[in-house]
Amino acid sequence: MTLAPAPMTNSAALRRLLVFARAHWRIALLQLGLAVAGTGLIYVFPGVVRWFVDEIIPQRRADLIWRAGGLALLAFALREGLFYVRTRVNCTFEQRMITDLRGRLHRKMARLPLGWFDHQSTGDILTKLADDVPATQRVILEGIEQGCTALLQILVTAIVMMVADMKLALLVLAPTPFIAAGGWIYSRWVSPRATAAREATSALNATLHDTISGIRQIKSYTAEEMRQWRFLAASQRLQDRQTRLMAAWAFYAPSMTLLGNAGLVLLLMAGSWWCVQGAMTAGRLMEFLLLVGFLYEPISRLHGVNQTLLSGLAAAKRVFAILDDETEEDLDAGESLSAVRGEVEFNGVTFGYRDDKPVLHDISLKAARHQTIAIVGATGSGKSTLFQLLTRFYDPQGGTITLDGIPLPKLSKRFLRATLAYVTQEAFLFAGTVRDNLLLGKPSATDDELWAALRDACAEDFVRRHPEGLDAEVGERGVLLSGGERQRLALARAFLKDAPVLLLDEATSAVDVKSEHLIQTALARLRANRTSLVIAHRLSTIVEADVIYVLHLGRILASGTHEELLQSSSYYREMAALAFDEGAA
Ligand SMILES: Nc1ncnc2c1ncn2[C@@H]1O[C@H](COP(=O)(O)OP(=O)(O)OP(=O)(O)O)[C@@H](O)[C@H]1O
Repeated sequence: MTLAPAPMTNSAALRRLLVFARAHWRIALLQLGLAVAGTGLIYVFPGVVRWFVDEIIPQRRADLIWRAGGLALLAFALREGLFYVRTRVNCTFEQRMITDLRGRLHRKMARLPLGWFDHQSTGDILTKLADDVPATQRVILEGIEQGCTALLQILVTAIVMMVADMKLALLVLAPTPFIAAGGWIYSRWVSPRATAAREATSALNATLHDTISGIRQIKSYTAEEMRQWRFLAASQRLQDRQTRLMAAWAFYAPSMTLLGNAGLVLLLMAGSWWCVQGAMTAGRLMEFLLLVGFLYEPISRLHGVNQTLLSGLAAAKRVFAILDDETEEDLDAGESLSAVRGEVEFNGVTFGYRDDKPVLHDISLKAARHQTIAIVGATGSGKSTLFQLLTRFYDPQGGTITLDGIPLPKLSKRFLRATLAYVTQEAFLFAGTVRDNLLLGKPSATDDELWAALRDACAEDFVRRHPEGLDAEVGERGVLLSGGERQRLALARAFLKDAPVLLLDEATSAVDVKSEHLIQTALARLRANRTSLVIAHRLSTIVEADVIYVLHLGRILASGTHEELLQSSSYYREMAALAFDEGAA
C-alpha cells in the first residue's frame, strides 16, 4: 500500500512556482525593472511640493513655478508611459506562463494511467485546467508586479523618511509591526479555507458537468428537481466557504487601514506640535504627509496581494499535485518488434481494479496468428477487462500476457497500442468532423482511403448523404449521429488503422440487421489476415470463431468451437438456446 503524499506547504508551492517562472526570467526581469522605475518616479512630486512650500512661495520665486511644475508633470507622464508598457509586458508574461502551465498539465493528464481517472471527476479536472492554472499564475504576476514593488516602495519610503527626519519616520513606522502581525494571522487562518473553497468550486463544476452529460437521462426520468437539489447543495457549500473567506477579509482589510490611519493622525498631531515649537518647517510636515501615503498605500496593496497569493497558492497545490504524480505512463520504454505475427496469450492472469476485489482469476487463453477467438459470458464477468489488460490500460497482479511470445511489459506501450485496433463498447467520437474522427486511425490517410474505410464499415452511404460529407460535424461525443452511425464510424476508424490485432468489444450491438450483415461480411474480410479477439453478447455473430471462451464470474468455464461447446458445456448450451430462441422470435 502506498501512503498518500504529505500536503504541500505554501512555501513549497511558492518555491515550485518560482522554479517554473525561471523559464520566463527575461520577461519577469523586464517586468520588475519597469515596476521599480515606475515606483521611483513617485518620489518626485513630494519633493516638488516641499520646493514650492519651503522655497518658491516664501522667497517669491515666480520664475521657478514653471520649472517645478514641468518637472512634476514630466515625472507623472513618464510614470503613466511606463504603466502602459508594464501592462503590455504583464499581459504577455501572464499569458505565456498560463499557456505553458496549461500545456504541461494537459500533457501530464493525458499520460496518467487509466486508474488515475477512475478516481477523478471530470468537473474537478476541468476546474484545475480552467480556473486553477490562471489563479496560480496570479501568484507570480501579483507577487512581482504588486508584491515586490509594494515592498520596495515601503523600504524606499522608510529610508527617505529616515534620512529626512528620523523622529518623524519612527513615529510613522510605529504601526507597521502590528500590520505585519495582522497579515500573518490572517494568512494562517485563510490558507486552509482557501483550499476548501477551491475544492467546493470543483465539486460544483463536477455536479454541473454530470447534469450536462446526463441531460437525456435527467429529462427521460424527469429528474430535473432532483438534480437541482444536488446542484443547490453543492452551490450552498461553495457559498458558505466563500462567505467565511470574505467575512475574514471584511474584518482584516479595514482593521489594517485603521492602524495605518492612526499613524497618519499621530504624524499630523506630533508634526504640528514640532512646527508650533519651531523645530520643523510646514513644508517638511506636508512632505511627510504625502510620503505617509506612499508608505501605507503599498501596505494596503500588500493585503490584497496576500489574499490573491493565498488563493493562488491553494490552486498551485492542486495543480502541482497532478504534475508531481509519479505514475505517468512512459509510452516509449521497452522494445518494438520489426514484424508482428499477432499471437496473443494469457497465462494464469489474475487481476482486480482494487487489490481487495479480484475480477479475473487464473485466466489462460490463446489466439494464434490470424485466428478469431471469441469471449462470451454474462455481463460483468470480466470480458472487457481482458482487453483493458491487453492494451495495458491496467497491469495484472498475477500471470503474464504475451504478444508473439514476448511479455507485454517488455514492449513499449506505443508499439503495443499501435499493433492493436481496439473498438470499444462505447463508440466514442470526438467533437469535430467525420474526417477528424477517422484520421485518429491513420493521421496521414487520403480522402480515398477514408472513403474506402467507410465503405468497409458500411458507413459510406450515410456520410455521402450528408451535404458536407467528410466535413460533416458529429457533435460532442457524436450526439448528432445515431448510435448505429457512431458505431460504424468507430469501426471505420479501426479499419483505417489496419493493425495486426483487432479487438472488438460488442462493436455490432447498435446496428440494424441489414448493416450487421454487411459489417459481418466486412469483418470476415478484415479478419482474414489478422488476429481478432471479439466480445459479443449475440452468439450469432461469433459462431464462426476458431475458439470461443466462456467466461463466468472472472473464470474460464469452457472453451472450444461453437459445436464443441454445444456438446461440452451446459452453461454455453443454455446461452445458445436463449440467444437463438430470441433470434428466431
Ligand atoms: N474501472 C473500474 N474500476 C473498478 N471496477 C471496475 C472497473 N471497470 C469494471 N469494473 C468491474 O469489473 C467487473 C468486470 O467488468 P467488465 O467491464 O470487464 O465486464 P464485462 O464482462 O465486459 O461486462 P459487460 O458485458 O456488461 O460489458 C465488473 O464487476 C465491474 O464492476
